[in-house]
Amino acid sequence: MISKKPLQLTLAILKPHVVKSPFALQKIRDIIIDNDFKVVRSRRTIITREEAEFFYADHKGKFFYNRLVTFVCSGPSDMHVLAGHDAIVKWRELMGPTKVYQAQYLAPNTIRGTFGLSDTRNAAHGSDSPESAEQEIKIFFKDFNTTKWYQIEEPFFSLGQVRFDPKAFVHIINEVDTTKSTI
Ligand SMILES: Nc1ccn([C@@H]2O[C@H](COP(=O)(O)OP(=O)(O)OP(=O)(O)O)[C@@H](O)[C@H]2O)c(=O)n1
Ligand SMILES: Nc1ncnc2c1ncn2[C@@H]1O[C@H](COP(=O)(O)OP(=O)(O)O)[C@@H](O)[C@H]1O
Ligand SMILES: [Mg+2]
Repeated sequence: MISKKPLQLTLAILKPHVVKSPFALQKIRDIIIDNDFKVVRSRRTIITREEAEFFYADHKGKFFYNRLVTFVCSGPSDMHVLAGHDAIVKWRELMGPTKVYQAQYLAPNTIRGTFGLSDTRNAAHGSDSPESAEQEIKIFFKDFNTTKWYQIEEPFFSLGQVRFDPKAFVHIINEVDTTKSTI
């Protein structure tokens, strides 16, 4: 039976130390594809201090805030809007616990268990709720309109009418080719 539940969106960020490491980056990309996520948008960018402070505003005042903001601005990060069934929880499960020793001890095969270097440099980010996913996507994909995506693109993704472009690391909608019409 085809599920009518719409796909959920989440923001995944691969943090700078991962983007610097081709092996880690490829392994994490493999995990994304092998777990049936659709990659709706991808973008590599150096996060600005302003963006980082806004993105991590909830952590302002914590002892790790300054190192966190400094670290995420230290080099390019890969941003991905991922779609999937229960994408938010699923991506967070694949990442594993926030703290790297917990990840290494309790969930060694997760992304953070494998590629985390410290509690700050823990390899990846994932939105923690549908509300934060929408807000976070807006910060890094300014022209992405979630409502429009659900209206126009989601049905294609939901029906699997997309193809994967490995170079751009993004799924593209299969447009109907009217030139091949037999009518
Ligand atoms: N006042 C502090 C300082 C540290 N820690 C914990 O100890 C960990 C290790 O701290 P630290 O050695 O400073 O981390 P680094 O190895 O320097 O790595 P990073 O700066 O990337 O977190 C922190 O991440 C944090 O979980 C803590 O709970 N309270
Ligand atoms: N105790 C800590 N020490 C150092 N950095 C931390 C600590 N807790 C969180 N961080 C950093 O701040 C980011 C945001 O924290 P949080 O939202 O609590 O975790 P998560 O990324 O799992 O949602 C973490 O991914 C990590 O990079
Ligand atoms: Mg968080």
